[in-house]
Amino acid sequence: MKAVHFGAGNIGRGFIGLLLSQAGYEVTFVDVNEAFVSQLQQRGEYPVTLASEGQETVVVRNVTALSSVTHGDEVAAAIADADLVTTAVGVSILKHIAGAVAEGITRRLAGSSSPLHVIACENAIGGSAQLKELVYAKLDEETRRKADASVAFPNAAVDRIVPLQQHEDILKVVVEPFYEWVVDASQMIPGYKPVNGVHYVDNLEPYIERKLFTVNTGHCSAAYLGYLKGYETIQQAMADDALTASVREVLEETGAVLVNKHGFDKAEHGKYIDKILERFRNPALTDEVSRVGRSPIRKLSPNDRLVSPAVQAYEAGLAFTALTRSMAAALLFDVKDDPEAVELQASLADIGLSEAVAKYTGLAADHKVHQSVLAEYDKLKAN
Ligand SMILES: NC(=O)c1ccc[n+]([C@@H]2O[C@H](COP(=O)([O-])OP(=O)(O)OC[C@H]3O[C@@H](n4cnc5c(N)ncnc54)[C@H](O)[C@@H]3O)[C@@H](O)[C@H]2O)c1
Ligand SMILES: O=P(O)(O)OC[C@@H](O)[C@@H](O)[C@H](O)[C@H](O)CO
Repeated sequence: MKAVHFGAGNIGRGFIGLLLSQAGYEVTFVDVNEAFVSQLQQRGEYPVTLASEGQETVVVRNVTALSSVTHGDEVAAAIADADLVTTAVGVSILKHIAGAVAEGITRRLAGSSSPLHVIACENAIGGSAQLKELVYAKLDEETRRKADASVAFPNAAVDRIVPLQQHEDILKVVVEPFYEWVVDASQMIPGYKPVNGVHYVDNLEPYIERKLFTVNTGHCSAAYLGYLKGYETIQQAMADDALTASVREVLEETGAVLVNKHGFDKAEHGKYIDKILERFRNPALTDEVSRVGRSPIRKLSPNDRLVSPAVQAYEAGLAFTALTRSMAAALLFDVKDDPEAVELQASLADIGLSEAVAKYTGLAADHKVHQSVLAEYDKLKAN
């Protein structure tokens, strides 16, 4: 079985590549990072170490790589011959890989109608659907028609904390022991062969919302509030009891939305929250606030981890002030080497707070959530 995986970065090597290789796939990574590509080609393996007491290391074998810059033809050929295509490049990068995926699909459909699944493993709702739209925009009508019959783009939720890596061996990855990869079974091609370690569900929405609105909402809240208190890592931030209490408050708000909407058991969901806060505190990980808070414009966008649960809470008559405090803290995330943070700060200076909130969150000035963001912003600034 063959898989082509776009993005040989932290989650690509530390989770998707590892799991696919262990499930029996030959994995071809595709990346723009020439150092990753050449090392993977030369060695055909890399180590993954678990951030736990035992520090167990697994060697991921049966892997190689291609450059998305210089190996376009080989990438298309690999997709033409693959059973599975996955991505972990960042949701805003999907538009840059859509052409390569479209080229591979076109070449494949010229000679084969065997099923192909394309799964975006990004932190976003409907990541694979977004990729499908970008890919389909590059296919001609005849190829689109054929693709409808044998190429599927099931949405997915992926969960494993993989911080930035700084090791002598550039391929080495240290990951937390926990992992979860959930795929929408209703979007798979009938008769598909499940990948070992992947959890297939008929309705993905409760899973992706639970993951994004708990793990990622809590995580970015710790990052943005931690940044304001001068902490450099999530572990430092989570050692601050007052900050942890604020993060918990956010997760109680999203928890109320999730329990109300999806009918989760309240006590079970409380345990899920506890477990996630414990994962953030993992002393064997060093996870930088700048990584977890990265791309604040994406994180403040209407369908992402802050605005979506806040709006859903407001519409259900539930509390949302802790969420708007995190949104206000995101607006104060002034990290100079994060292009989105720089753009956000420039916009705030240029058009002012209320217009910037409207522009990035999609919430008009008379929306209660918008007004709450402004109030929380003033409070944070006054502190
Ligand atoms: N790190 C985590 O804890 C984690 C967990 C779950 C999901 N995710 C999601 O996975 C995605 C990747 O995150 P990450 O932390 O691994 O980031 P990363 O920066 O470590 O990895 C992204 C990789 O994509 C590569 N890339 C960029 N442009 C490319 C292109 N045009 N073609 C091919 N490769 C390209 C980069 O060189 C890099 O190696 C994001 O959507 C993130 O939200 C991350
Ligand atoms: O990858 P982002 O930028 O969407 O979010 C940063 C972190 O919250 C994220 O990478 C988590 O570590 C991950 O989603 C855990 O599963």
